[in-house]
Order: sequence, then structure tokens, then C-alpha cells
Amino acid sequence: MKSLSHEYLEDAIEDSRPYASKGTVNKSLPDFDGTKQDLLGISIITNDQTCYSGGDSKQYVPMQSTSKIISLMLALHDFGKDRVFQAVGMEPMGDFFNSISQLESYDTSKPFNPMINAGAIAVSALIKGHDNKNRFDRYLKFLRRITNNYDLDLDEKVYEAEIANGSRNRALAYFMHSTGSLVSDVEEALDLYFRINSVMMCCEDFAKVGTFLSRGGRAPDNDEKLIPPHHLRTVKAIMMTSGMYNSSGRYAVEVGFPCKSGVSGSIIGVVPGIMGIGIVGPAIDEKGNSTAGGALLRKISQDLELNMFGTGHFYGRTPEDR
Ligand SMILES: NC(=O)CC[C@H](N)C(=O)O
Repeated sequence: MKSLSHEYLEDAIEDSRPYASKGTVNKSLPDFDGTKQDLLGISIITNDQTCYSGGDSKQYVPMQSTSKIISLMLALHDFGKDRVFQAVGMEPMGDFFNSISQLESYDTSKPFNPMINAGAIAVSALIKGHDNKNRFDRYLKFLRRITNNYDLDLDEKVYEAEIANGSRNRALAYFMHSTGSLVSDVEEALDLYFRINSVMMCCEDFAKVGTFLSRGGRAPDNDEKLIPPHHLRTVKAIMMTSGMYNSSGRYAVEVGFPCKSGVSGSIIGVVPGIMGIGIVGPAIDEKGNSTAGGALLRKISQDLELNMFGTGHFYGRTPEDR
């Protein structure tokens, strides 16, 4: 087994970076062009809050779908599991993350899970607030608290791009409204979804979200418990089964811990009880997952023995259990 260090991460990045050529940068995002093709960065924050970084870890990108785990945590906190899973299912889905057909073919009362676009629009509509501004402010406040980064904010250009390119999400939201699975104001639900997708973060921020989930929902500054463990369990289970969309099965097999990706090439990983991982690698595959980021996750899972279903020393198992 290798041990975690800045040098190890720099080597792992250089091994994984070539996989960026297998992906494409999502050009609908502002400033996402060929110059971002080969970027790859990582931060790992262990549960004792030591941070290790490598590669382009200071690169800021929009959260995109990594925001879906924040919305889910807030909705669970605000309404509890029963109410949230009245609005959305908890089953993995074999279709693409922005699939429309699943809404009609499966169960017209709700989308498959909170990690796909339809599910996340329905879940974020549950975040409490007296108006949309207040809902987004609560989202941002929570995100700043768990990352301990009070500079985090929405990028106006990204937000405008979300609005300009949001036809598919509008179709999903209006369809859900027509079947009664989205009862709130559709335009407001969409606007909140566009905003939360547009917050900029770098690897360390993504890793901090992971560490929040790996160390019992405690604030990094004073250890205050912000989200109870039973809600975190739900979030991690849903990340494991659906966080990498219709590649989630492959990630469960080859990486073996909960992850969530976004089309900005961001990935949040959680090794429960051990560490949080933040990755940025903007070139993505057809399913919306960073190609180099995925290679990097597979490598560190293997090298550091992080697979939850494996025999990593972190989990206190003996070689006989292999
Ligand atoms: N997979 C993603 O990251 C999707 C986010 C993107 N903004 C969308 O709504 O389609």
C-alpha cells in the first residue's frame, strides 16, 4: 500500500492526466474551452483535517451537479426523510442524468433519485425559505459553513449560462409540474436550481464537503453537529448508488466509496470515517463524469486501499478477509 502525501498525489495526477484526452470539456459553461482540457487537480482532507493537494487544485469551477448533495442534505434537514422521499425516489437509474423519458415510463409521481436533474429540481424546491433569495442564501450559508470558506459565491456568468441553456431542465420541471410531482412555483424552482449550480469551488472546497460527510456532519471550525448522522447515511448511500449517474455501478465496483460528479468535471468523494476528496478535471465522458478524475479516483482507491468493500487497513480488516 502507498501512503498519502503531496508527492504521491502529484505522481497520481501525472499518471491520470492522459485520460483527459478521452473526454470533452462542457463548452456551455463560460470559459470552458480547450485550455481546460488537460487540467486535473485533487485535494484530500483526512478526518483530522490535514489537507493534501496535487495538480491544478486551485482551479475554480462551477459546482454543477455536485450541488445535488448539498440540496439533499438541506432538504433532509428541513423536512426529514419521509417528506423528501415522497417527492423523489431512491433508486438508481440507467438513463442519462437529464433524461426526460424516465419521468413518464417509471412512476409519474416522482423522479428516480435526488442525483439526477429532475430529482434535484424537486429536492431543491423543498429547501425552506420565505422566498427564493432566502432559500439560496440558506444554501450558500450552509455551504460556506461546512467548507469554512466565506468567499464562496455564485458566478453571474455561469448563472446566466444556466438560464440560457436551461431548456432541458425547464422541460423536466414543467413535466413534473403537469403530473403533480413538483407542486411549487416552477420558475422559482428552476431559478433556485440554476443558482445552486453556479457556485464556484476549487478542489479544497469540494474535499471539505466530502470531509463534512466523512466526519459525522460536524462543522470544520468548532465541531458543531450540523446534520444528524442518519441523514448523512442517506446522502452517502444515494451517492454510492446514483452519484455517478449511469456509471454508478462501475464506480461502486472500481472505486468503492460514495462519489458525486458534476459536468464541470468536479467530483466529491467520501471515504466514511477516513477522508473527503475533491477533484477537478473538466474533460468529461458522455455520461457527465470527469475522465481523468475517474482514473485518479480508481488509482487512489487502489493505491491507498480505500474501497469500502475491500480490505483496506483503514477498515481494520486482516489480509485473511481479502
Ligand atoms: N450533471 C450535471 O452536472 C448537470 C448540471 C447542469 N447544470 C444541468 O442542469 O444539466
